[in-house]
Amino acid sequence: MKLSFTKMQGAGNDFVVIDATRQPFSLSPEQLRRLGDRRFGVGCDQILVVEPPDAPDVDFRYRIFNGSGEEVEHCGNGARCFVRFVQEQGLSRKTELRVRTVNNVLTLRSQDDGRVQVDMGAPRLNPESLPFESAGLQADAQGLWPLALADGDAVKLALVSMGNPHAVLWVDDVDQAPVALRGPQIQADPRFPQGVNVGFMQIQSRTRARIRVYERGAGETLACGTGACAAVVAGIRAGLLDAAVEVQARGGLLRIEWDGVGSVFMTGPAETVFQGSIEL
Ligand SMILES: N[C@H](CCC[C@H](N)C(=O)O)C(=O)O
Repeated sequence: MKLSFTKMQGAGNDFVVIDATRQPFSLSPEQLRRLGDRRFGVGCDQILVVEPPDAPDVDFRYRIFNGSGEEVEHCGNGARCFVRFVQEQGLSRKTELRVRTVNNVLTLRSQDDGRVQVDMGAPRLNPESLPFESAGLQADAQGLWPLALADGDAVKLALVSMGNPHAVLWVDDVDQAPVALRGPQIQADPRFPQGVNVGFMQIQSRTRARIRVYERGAGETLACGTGACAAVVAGIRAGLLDAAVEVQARGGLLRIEWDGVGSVFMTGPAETVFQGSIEL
């Protein structure tokens, strides 16, 4: 079958976007993996699917699949590209959209400066919401959870769900962070039965941070929107960050705001790279 798609990126996190508003979405995991494959397919971190609304309170449904084929709960950089796509494709003339994911309703606002602001919903702070199996473990005074690793080392993790699971470590220098070593080790830990995205955050001041994320189902990406949100929430809860933080990812800059109670707001870029089609 011939599939038309739009290639997009938000702060270097890249996506294949599919319009499923006119024909139902029905790709198999193998076809999704082929789409995501950077050698045998198009190549992307995630596949985003735009579907008609499933209730009167939202404008669209928003579905996300990692490049490895499995469906996931949330993608923040993808949400910004979602509204850009909908506007460019003439699917809506609104500048503010409400979209439903598998476990969230997001509000997406395109701004006059070309960036997009996403209401990411409220973080979920109980470890069970990731899920994380905490039996026999105790969080420390900063709310960090100890995790013993296979090679005998141990790490301390902040655990935050943005609808999808995140474990955050503090590092002194993201450029020296052991992302390729610790990312897979922590993801493989059986205490994360549905896996986890692993963030490495360097706090530069109360309003600036740098981050790298080893994503579930994608490996290290150039930016992770939900990962930046989870890291800032963890930093604010630890008393290390103010309510508005500029987060520098390898692929671009994201602004994250959280009042400590309600929704997390993320603002950043969203670009269309090219249109294409592929025989699947
Ligand atoms: N890898 C993530 C999904 C994509 C999240 C990321 N690309 C973002 O911008 O939030 C997961 O398995 O939960």
